[in-house]
Amino acid sequence: MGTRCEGLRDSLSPIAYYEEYSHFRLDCLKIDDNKELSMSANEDLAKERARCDFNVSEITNILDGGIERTKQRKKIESIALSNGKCCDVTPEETLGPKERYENAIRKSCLYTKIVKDQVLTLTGLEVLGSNSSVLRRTADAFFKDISPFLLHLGMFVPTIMGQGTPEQQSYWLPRALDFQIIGTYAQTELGHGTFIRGLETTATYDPDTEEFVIHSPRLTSYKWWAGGLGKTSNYCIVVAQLYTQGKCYGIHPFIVQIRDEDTHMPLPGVRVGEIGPRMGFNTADNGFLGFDHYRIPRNHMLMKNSQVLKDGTYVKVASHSKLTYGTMVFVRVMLVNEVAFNLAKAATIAVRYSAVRRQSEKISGEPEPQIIDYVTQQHKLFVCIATAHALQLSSNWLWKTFSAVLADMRGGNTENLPELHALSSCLKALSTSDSAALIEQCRLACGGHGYMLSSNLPLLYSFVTATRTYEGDYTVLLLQTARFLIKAWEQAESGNPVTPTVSYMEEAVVGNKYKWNGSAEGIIKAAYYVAAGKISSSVTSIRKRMKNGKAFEDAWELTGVQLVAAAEAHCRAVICDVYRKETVRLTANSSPNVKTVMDQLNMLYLSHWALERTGDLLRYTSTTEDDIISCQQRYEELLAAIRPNAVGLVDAFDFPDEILQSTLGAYDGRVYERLMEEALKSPLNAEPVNRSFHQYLKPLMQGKL
Ligand SMILES: CCCCCCCCCCCCCCCCCCCCCCC/C=C/C(=O)SCCNC(=O)CCNC(=O)[C@H](O)C(C)(C)COP(=O)(O)OP(=O)(O)OC[C@H]1O[C@@H](n2cnc3c(N)ncnc32)[C@H](O)[C@@H]1OP(=O)(O)O
Ligand SMILES: Cc1cc2nc3c(=O)[nH]c(=O)nc-3n(C[C@H](O)[C@H](O)[C@H](O)COP(=O)(O)OP(=O)(O)OC[C@H]3O[C@@H](n4cnc5c(N)ncnc54)[C@H](O)[C@@H]3O)c2cc1C
Repeated sequence: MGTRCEGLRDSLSPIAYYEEYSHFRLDCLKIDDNKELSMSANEDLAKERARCDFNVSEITNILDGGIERTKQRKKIESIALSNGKCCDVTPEETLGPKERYENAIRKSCLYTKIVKDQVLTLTGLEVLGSNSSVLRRTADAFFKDISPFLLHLGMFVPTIMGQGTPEQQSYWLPRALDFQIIGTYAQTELGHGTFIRGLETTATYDPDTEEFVIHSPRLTSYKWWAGGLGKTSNYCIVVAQLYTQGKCYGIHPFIVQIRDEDTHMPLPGVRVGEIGPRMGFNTADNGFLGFDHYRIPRNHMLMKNSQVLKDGTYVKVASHSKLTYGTMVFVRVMLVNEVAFNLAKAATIAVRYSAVRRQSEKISGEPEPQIIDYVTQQHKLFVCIATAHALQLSSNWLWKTFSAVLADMRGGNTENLPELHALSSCLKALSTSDSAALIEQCRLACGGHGYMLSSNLPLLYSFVTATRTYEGDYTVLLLQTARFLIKAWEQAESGNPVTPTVSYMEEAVVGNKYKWNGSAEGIIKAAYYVAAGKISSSVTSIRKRMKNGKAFEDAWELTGVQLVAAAEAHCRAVICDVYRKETVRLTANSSPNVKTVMDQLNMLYLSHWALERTGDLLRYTSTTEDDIISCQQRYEELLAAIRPNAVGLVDAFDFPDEILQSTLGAYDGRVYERLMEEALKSPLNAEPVNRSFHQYLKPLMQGKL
């Protein structure tokens, strides 16, 4: 048997090897008929479901945005899941980098074909609009890591839609949506990611040939990071400094062909490749890209916001200078939904596992309790469920705000863009940061088994922690929000009207201290007062520093720590507020028990953050120690109240096992059986003795090395 396993790798291609080998791995270990690998579902989970006192599908419908949307989602999921094999026979994480990428492309094409042939015929193009989150969610049944097509749909297509003229859209969009071309978004360079005005790639207009010459003048100007750039894309959006008639007009987006449409070879003047192994995104072929005086037609500049005429004249069309940054704003809005979804997955895995896992003794001699019965475990987990709700509802609200501002801008009104930029920046920063921290908390809550890749928690973490950096780093985006807040504070101080999300400043500038009351509305008001207090302190620091002779820029820079904290506090208050209002609105017609459990989760979230920020409450409001003690007591009562419904609450996220892809989180709770099944898929188990024994271990042990 060992000989059969050992010889196989040499005789087959890597993919064929893995596909073949996965069929007889149990045979190799002679445990294919192991009676212990039972098929029955876990009894503890069944009991948890029996004790849940609310209608699970009611909450599913609320989170989906209505019963019709749940039906639509389930229809799309069932089409995708019943077509072909979505999951790998061999776990993708056990493949080498090349095989992993090739496998990701195979699955991306399979999924794309299913969507094109069957889902689009059912839903029309709507699936690419309001249903794109369903498409994104269903994709996880195919990919544990990232599809190399993510940037095509997530940024290439949206940039054409947002930055192209109607003519450009009608030329490029049909080709892109039909996957005749595949593109990505190459903005970041080796030398600059955050400071995009400092990008070094140039696009110099040549009126003689009516072309732009794209050039990478030095190593630091090489594009770096774009997903799907290394091997997959044949086109990309390149963001470059535009030069015409001897003058630089700043950064602009261009559509650039980088590979031959037939042979896929890089075109002359293009240097493209993959950037090497990363902490996550390992199937996304993130790439580098350099140009040597590479020419593209004039009309490949995306010209909705500004144009270069045939003779080289630069014409500014847009009424706001930052509209070129539009794709980033769009993706920041999408990311809030993205991380809410990933946090919900992690919470589902950790809560189900905690109901199955038994450990230690609460009382000597008694049976080991389910770990979910430890209050410390509830403290780790229930805030994850609540945060997933808070972010999901905030993301829906942000999407509505985004759509309204977009509609205004179509009519030429950019008045609300600064507020949208401030909101999308801080919500992106906080949602990604909170989700990454809480997914890691879920992993820790699963002990050793959480460290297994087969739990899916490490992959979820590696993906979500990247969202805190890309599309605008956490600190940098909070500083953008802080700019808006400081200006708003100054407006409120001078008695001028301010925009809705900062209207709390009008009351706070007067200098009153808010008296704590433990109601939901009271906690939210206190959170706004904390934000106002921090903004006020930042303003005072900046003014003091300027009075002492510092220039505004230096005073701002020296106050950076306070400014980030102020923007964080503002955003936390907004999330608390939106989460509360949306919960009340969405459960207005719900059954009483659904109302109760949604309210409990909401109160848990509010109390959690009040307790996390006691120092701020004591400093910026009239909260007393007794108030904090009663808040702590209320928090602990909420943990106990939510406990019987915890499994029901994660079931309400309604993830099919194929999407969850976790040994610890499957619906039937067969945790130990799945862990063993996955262990047996390890390539190291394909042979009873590894060849390194003969090559190294044996000689070492026998003193013959
Ligand atoms: C057919 C089906 C097939 C299926 C196949 C399978 C596929 C499966 C998947 C299905 C998918 C479905 C799609 C779902 C997609 C969901 C998620 C998408 C995920 C995408 C992955 C993305 C990966 C990563 C990409 C990137 O990272 S791209 C690079 C991003 N880079 C950044 O974000 C850089 C950050 N830096 C900046 O934004 C700016 O430089 C800065 C804002 C920090 C500073 O800019 P600048 O220096 O110019 O400005 P100032 O600081 O001086 O400010 C001047 C004033 O301008 C205002 N300002 C700044 N920015 C904006 C803005 N954006 N809008 C408005 N105003 C802005 C400032 O506020 C200042 O104003 P003031 O002067 O009044 O104060
Ligand atoms: C997985 C992944 C995928 C990506 N995909 C793409 C893609 O498809 N296309 C693309 O174009 N890019 C992509 N990126 C790049 C990404 O957008 C940048 O990495 C991100 O914007 C951060 O920029 P940076 O790397 O230059 O960080 P830096 O700006 O160098 O940040 C380093 C540190 O400096 C701090 N810092 C920087 N500026 C300031 C400031 N003004 N004030 C205070 N602190 C500051 C930051 O807070 C951070 O702590 C991707 C990145 C990752 C990790």
